Amino acid sequence: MGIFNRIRRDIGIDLGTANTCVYIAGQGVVLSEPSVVAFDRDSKKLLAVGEEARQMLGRTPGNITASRPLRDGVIADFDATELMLQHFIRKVVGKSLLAPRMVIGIPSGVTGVERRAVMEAAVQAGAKEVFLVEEPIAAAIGAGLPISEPVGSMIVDIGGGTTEVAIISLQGSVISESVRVAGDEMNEAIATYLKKLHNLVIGERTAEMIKIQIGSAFPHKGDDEQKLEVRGLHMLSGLPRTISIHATEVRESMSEPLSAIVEAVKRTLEQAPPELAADIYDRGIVLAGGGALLKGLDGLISHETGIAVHVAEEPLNCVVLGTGKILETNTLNRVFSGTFSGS
Ligand SMILES: Nc1ncnc2c1ncn2[C@@H]1O[C@H](COP(=O)(O)OP(=O)(O)OP(=O)(O)O)[C@@H](O)[C@H]1O
Repeated sequence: MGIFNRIRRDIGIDLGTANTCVYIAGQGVVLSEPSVVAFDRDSKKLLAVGEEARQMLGRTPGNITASRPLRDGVIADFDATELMLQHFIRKVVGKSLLAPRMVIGIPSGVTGVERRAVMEAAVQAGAKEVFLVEEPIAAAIGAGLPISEPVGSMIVDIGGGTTEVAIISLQGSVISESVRVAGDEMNEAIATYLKKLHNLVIGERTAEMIKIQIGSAFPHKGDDEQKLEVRGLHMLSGLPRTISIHATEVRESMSEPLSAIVEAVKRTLEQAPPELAADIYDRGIVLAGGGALLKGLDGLISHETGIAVHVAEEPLNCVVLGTGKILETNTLNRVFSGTFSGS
C-alpha cells in the first residue's frame, strides 16, 4: 500500500434506504448499520444514528423523532442524510490527514437533482472528491461478475427501497431498469394484509421480522407449514393481541410487490439484444441486495423466466464490495457516472 493510501483512507459507500455500508480501501467492509437517525425534536440535536436509532423506530416519546432519511432509494431528508453520513464517516475514518475520495453507489433511476444531493452530502461529510457509481454496476462488480468482458451478465439488486435490474457488458449497463418496489414494499404489504384480514395493526419492524422469519416468494414443502405468533394492536378492541399467521398467508400478502419485481426482470430480458439474451440464458441471473435473501425469490424468478437464478455470495454487501473494488483497482475513470470535487 502506498504512503498516500495510508494517510488518505479512500472509502466506498453503499448509501442504502435500509442499510449504509462502508468499505475502506485496503481493509474491507468496516461498517454496516441501518440508515436511521434519531433527533431531539425541540433542540434538533442528533441523539443516535444507525443500530441505536433503529431500536427507537416506532418507540419514541413525543420529543424524539427516529426516522429513515432515505426513502424509495433517494434522499427524502437531506439534512438528516448529511448528518448520518458524517457520523458514519467519522466513525470509520477517524482522524485522517487527507480528506478521502469516496465512491458511492446510487440507484440508476435517480434524477440529476438527487445525484447532486448525494454528492453534496458527501462533500459536507468531508469528501475531497466524490464518484457516483450506479448500484447495479457496483453490485455486479461486488458479486464477481465479469463485467469487463464482452458477455452479458444480468444482475437484480433488491434493496429496501429500489430494485435495480441491469444487463451489463463491457463495463456498461446495456439495459437497466429501476423500480421503486423492494423490501420496504413487502413489509408494507404484510402490514396492510394483517390490518385488513386480521384487524391487527403492526409496526414496520414487526412486518420485517415476519418477512424474514416465515416469508417466502415461492412454495416450498416444509417451509409452507410454518406459522408465527405475531403481536400487535387489535383494531376493534384497541388492546394488544397475539395472532398466529401462516407462511402461505405471508406469501399471498406480498404477491403485488413480488410480481412487480418479476415484471421488471421480464421487461429487461425482453429488451435484451439476442446475443446478450443468449449469454444470460447460458450463465443465469444473479440476485444481490438484502431482498435476495427472501426465501424462494430465486425459485420464483427462475420459474417465471425459465432461466437459472443464483444468489450472490454476500448479497447485502455486493454494492459496497463493488465500490471498494473500484477504489482498489483504480478503475474510477471507467465506471463512475459523475464527479464532484470539494473545495
Ligand atoms: N433474510 C431476509 N429475507 C428477506 N428480506 C431480507 C432479509 N434480510 C434483509 N432483507 C431485506 O433487505 C432489505 C435491505 O437490503 P439492502 O441493505 O440491500 O438495501 P439498501 O441497499 O439499504 O436499499 P436500496 O438499495 O433500496 O437503497 C430490507 O428490506 C430487508 O428487510
